[in-house]
Amino acid sequence: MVETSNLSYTYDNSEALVFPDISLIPGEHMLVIGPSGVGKTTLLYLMAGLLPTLKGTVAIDGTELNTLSRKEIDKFRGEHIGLIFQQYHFIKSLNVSDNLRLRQSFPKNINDTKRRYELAERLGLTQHFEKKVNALSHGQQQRLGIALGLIHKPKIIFADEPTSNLDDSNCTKVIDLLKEEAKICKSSLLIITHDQRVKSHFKNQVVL
Ligand SMILES: Nc1ncnc2c1ncn2[C@@H]1O[C@H](COP(=O)(O)OP(=O)(O)OP(=O)(O)O)[C@@H](O)[C@H]1O
Repeated sequence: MVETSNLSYTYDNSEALVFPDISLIPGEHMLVIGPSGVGKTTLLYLMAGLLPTLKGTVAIDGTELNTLSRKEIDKFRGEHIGLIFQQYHFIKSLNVSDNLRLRQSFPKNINDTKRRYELAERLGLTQHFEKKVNALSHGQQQRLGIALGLIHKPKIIFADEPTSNLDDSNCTKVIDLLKEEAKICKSSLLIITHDQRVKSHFKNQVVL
């Protein structure tokens, strides 16, 4: 369970970004929607422990992130949180399979070939397994980004603008895929977006 309370964040010389309290229960899907610049990515970074909580709290399964060391937060995130970013974080000189293998190896040294194949199959990446990331199309890179966020079966999935730059058909496909993977892994799913098309896919919404 992810719970935030009285959370706000101030970048240097800027006005404070103030967030409503979020409560994401296990297995639940939630959409956080709001215009560009309102602080969606900042909120996601705070919930994932990528930014320190300067004011307010973020608790995951009852543990407040600000009581953990950076190392403990990194380990927790590596094990239990799946992050799907707007910008991809690949090792471009490695192929698809090795990128997935590398992600599996942190923080627990897992080498689960079956999981890699099954996930790649569902994401339509099997035929590109041996290709270097540089040789993938934009859409294939996006699906690899999703695969990297899900390969370790995280109990919480955070996705930042997963449908930006997609046409309507691919937008629906990506949302369906995230929901399906969340169901398979029994994960909570929180998507942040300014994409109004995504609204109709989620009952549970928080507006920033
Ligand atoms: N590293 C930073 N240093 C200073 N200001 C920042 C930094 N990152 C973000 N901001 C500012 O904080 C505000 C919120 O940014 P954030 O990226 O969280 O918004 P967002 O809602 O995710 O925007 P978008 O939809 O355009 O991605 C913006 O005004 C942005 O300029």
